[in-house]
Amino acid sequence: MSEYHFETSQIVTHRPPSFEDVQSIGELLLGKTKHRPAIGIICGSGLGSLADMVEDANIILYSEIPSFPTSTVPGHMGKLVFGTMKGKQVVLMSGRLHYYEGYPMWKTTIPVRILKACGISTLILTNAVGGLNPDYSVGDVMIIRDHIDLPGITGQCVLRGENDERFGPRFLATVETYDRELATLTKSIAEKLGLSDIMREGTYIMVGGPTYGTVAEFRLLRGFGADAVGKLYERFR
Ligand SMILES: O=P(O)(O)O[C@H]1O[C@H](CO)[C@@H](O)[C@H]1O
Ligand code: HPA
Repeated sequence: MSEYHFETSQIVTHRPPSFEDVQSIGELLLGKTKHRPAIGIICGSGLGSLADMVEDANIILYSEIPSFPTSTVPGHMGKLVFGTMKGKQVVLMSGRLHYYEGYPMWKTTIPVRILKACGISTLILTNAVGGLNPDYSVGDVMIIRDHIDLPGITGQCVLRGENDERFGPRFLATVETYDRELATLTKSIAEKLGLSDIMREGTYIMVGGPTYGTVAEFRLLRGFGADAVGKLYERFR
């Protein structure tokens, strides 16, 4: 395992980095590892130690990457891990960035653009959630079929602001945000592992936090049709 340290960056950090800046950060990262990941994994609370399963790992601390916010939440380590898992080239974010940490919304999701610039075409998001569906039990695992972007529909969409079409269209269609094939594959693997009983598939609703909800708020969110609630935002580039 090796660690890399970058020079202090001159890249402006009070507004989203430009397309050119994001590409150059991607190139900088790829220059520090021989791995060429096709899969990115963002580790939610409790899953940071997935990084220990990465073989032939190159670790780069968030604090050493231009424009990258640092993780401030306990248990979120704040490191990018390039390497292989079961023979696949991956890059893991061990440590998520949350809006409630005080970052502007774009800062919590900028790593996704940087991972894309590193070449990923599949992004696996994981996170800890609160169950809202009364049929769910503690310890169940839910595949996100769809989401309700509560901050987004109230005017705080992560894509608010200037748009560079090279990142994606101004008016992004979100009906197919989650890959059906990956969901099917996940369910079939769970079945083989004898885990079908705990596998769920439902609607995730994102809230600001850091507080957990009140009973009245949970009732409201359930009324919206959500099955689980949490605080992740990285679904859109
Ligand atoms: O989304 P992850 O990083 O898993 O974190 C989840 O766990 C933290 C504490 O509940 C909250 O931030 C919640 O969103
Ligand atoms: O946002 C949340 N709400 C309730 N429980 C949770 N567990 C993790 N995140 C959350």
